[in-house]
Amino acid sequence: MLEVDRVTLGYGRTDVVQAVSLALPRGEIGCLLGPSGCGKTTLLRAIGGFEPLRAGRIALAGRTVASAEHHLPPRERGIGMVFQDHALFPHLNVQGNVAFGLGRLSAAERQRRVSEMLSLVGLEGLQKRWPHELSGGQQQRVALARALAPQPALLLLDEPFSNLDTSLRVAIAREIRAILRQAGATALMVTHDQHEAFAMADAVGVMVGGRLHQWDSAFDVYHRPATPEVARLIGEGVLLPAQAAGAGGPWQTVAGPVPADAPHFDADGTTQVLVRPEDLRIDAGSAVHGTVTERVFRGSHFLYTVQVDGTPVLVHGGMSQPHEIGATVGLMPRG
Ligand SMILES: Nc1ncnc2c1ncn2[C@@H]1O[C@H](COP(=O)(O)OP(=O)(O)OP(=O)(O)O)[C@@H](O)[C@H]1O
Repeated sequence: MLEVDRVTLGYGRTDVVQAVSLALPRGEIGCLLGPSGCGKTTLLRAIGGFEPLRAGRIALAGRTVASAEHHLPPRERGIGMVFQDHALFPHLNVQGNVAFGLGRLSAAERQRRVSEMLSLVGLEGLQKRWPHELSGGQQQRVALARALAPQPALLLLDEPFSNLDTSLRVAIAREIRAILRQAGATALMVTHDQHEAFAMADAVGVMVGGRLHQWDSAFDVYHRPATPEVARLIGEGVLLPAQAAGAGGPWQTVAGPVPADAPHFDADGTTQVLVRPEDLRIDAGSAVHGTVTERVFRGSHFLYTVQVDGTPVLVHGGMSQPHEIGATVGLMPRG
């Protein structure tokens, strides 16, 4: 449905999106993750038709909508948008907001479509409410209903949950995923919250410094990061210098042996392996010891930072025997 092929664009002399390629099949949800300023919104704006391309091509359902030579205006692209500030029209009630893009339908059809959309987002009966009489989550759902009502080929969502409470976000992301699925919508969402992305996405894209480092399932982005930057950004963990202990054997690191198939990266003649806190456990019987320098309560467990030979390593520890800052602990592979 959406094809982005080696797209480059920017502002002034800077290319803020560089040679980005991705493909999103019909009915799937993609999420773009990345640090602030990496170019996520700029890429979304280019797909929406609000920024011209310097190179590359964007196609929707097989039709080129943008290239360096060609630029289809936003309203002709059949794209729906939901932005973080909801931007509901304050002078229109819920009914008026959802009906906004349905001018070509008869009054009866419009009415039917609005009811259908409101029931899809779970807001039946709220037609007459004004935006200021709705909660943040309800406003977000009205914005979604408004964007979905004209049945766009593609829906673009830019940080749609950033105004909502963090504790609500994953639940709302799941709910919105179910709504998009039911509507059969193809959607691309920008977020900087990986839990939100994992709850929503069929494909996760990780952007760093204007480049798309990986476009993959959430599972692979987490377990098979394509670059050291993705490994550092997604989830928790440390990259430790490693030596190979014979063909097919485990890696040797300051934190002990790490399985040969752990994500690893070679640069300048050295190898670094990714060690996540859940890969290790604290065990007094281990030959590898370190000092606890930080402890974070996580509800079901603690996240410890343990210095081993001056290298910080992260490890999860159970609630039954908390270790104090300054304590010496042993580290074992979880196996
Ligand atoms: N209209 C503009 N004119 C000039 N530079 C801009 C403009 N909009 C964005 N930029 C710059 O382009 C870069 C990418 O911005 P963009 O908004 O795409 O990042 P982002 O990944 O969406 O960030 P965030 O997560 O903070 O929203 C940034 O360095 C930003 O300062």
